[in-house]
Amino acid sequence: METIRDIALNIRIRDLIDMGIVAFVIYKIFMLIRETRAEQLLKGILILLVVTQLSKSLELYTIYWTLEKTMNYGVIAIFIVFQNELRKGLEYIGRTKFFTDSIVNSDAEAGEKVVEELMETIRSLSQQKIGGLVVFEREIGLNEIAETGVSINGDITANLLGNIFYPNTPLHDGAVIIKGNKIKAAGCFLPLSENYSLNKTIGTRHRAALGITEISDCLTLIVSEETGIVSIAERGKLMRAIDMIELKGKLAEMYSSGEKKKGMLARWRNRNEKNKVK
Ligand SMILES: Nc1ncnc2c1ncn2[C@@H]1O[C@H](COP(=O)(O)OP(=O)(O)OP(=O)(O)O)[C@@H](O)[C@H]1O
Repeated sequence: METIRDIALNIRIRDLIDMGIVAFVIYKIFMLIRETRAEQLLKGILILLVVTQLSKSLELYTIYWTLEKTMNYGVIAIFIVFQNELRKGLEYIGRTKFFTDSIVNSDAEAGEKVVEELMETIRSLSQQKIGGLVVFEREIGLNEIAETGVSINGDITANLLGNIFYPNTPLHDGAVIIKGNKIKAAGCFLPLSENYSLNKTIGTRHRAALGITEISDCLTLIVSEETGIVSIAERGKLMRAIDMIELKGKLAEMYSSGEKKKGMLARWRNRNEKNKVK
């Protein structure tokens, strides 16, 4: 009792901030792993920790020794088994707005033009039943994926995209990667989805479109060669048969969010640049 009172009396503002930060980080980690395999793992670890401490207090040394050793080697196993989740977690931290620039560095007018060109492309591919796969890079870089194709670095125009996807031309197979107002690369190979519960009728173009959204924060547009149907994949979910109004809304939202999505670092950099001009 004395000790608790001592601690309470000696507590400083710095200690409160310290505890607040730890509580916030734990809360964030919990929110991040909620409803994932890692949530079960965390529960398992907590139970093991409690049982280990109990066995120590009750002087059950064989159980204590076994659990302690298991915990030591278990840490290594966690890194191996949960490498995907750990990677996603670290990427999530890296995506915090402090560090990242906007996904679309466009002014409103340029953004509108891009949306028009994209709408014309998708409409035309869909009407002619030409297969198309377009990935919009956001905050997680897709350079490794872009390197599997051919670098383009061209403006987004319906003509250029139409040429790329035109059947039997060298770049028509694979995906186009778009970053901001530029076509970054074409003919790129995407990882296929790891979602085994997908309907068997879903082909490889759609699986590839989904796959890339499972490992990054990109948005993918798919035009089916077979049916002309347009679909969107985002965060590992496939939305099929999107109508043109819905699609335009989605693209407009993405291309108008440049200013809003700018990170603190980018805003600070912009302000400095403006001050320099003055
Ligand atoms: N891993 C991949 N990365 C990028 N593009 C891919 C990948 N796998 C397949 N594709 C593209 O998908 C095409 C094959 O599409 P497929 O017919 O198998 O799929 P689908 O989902 O049924 O599409 P569609 O409805 O257009 O027929 C390939 O020619 C290629 O252009």
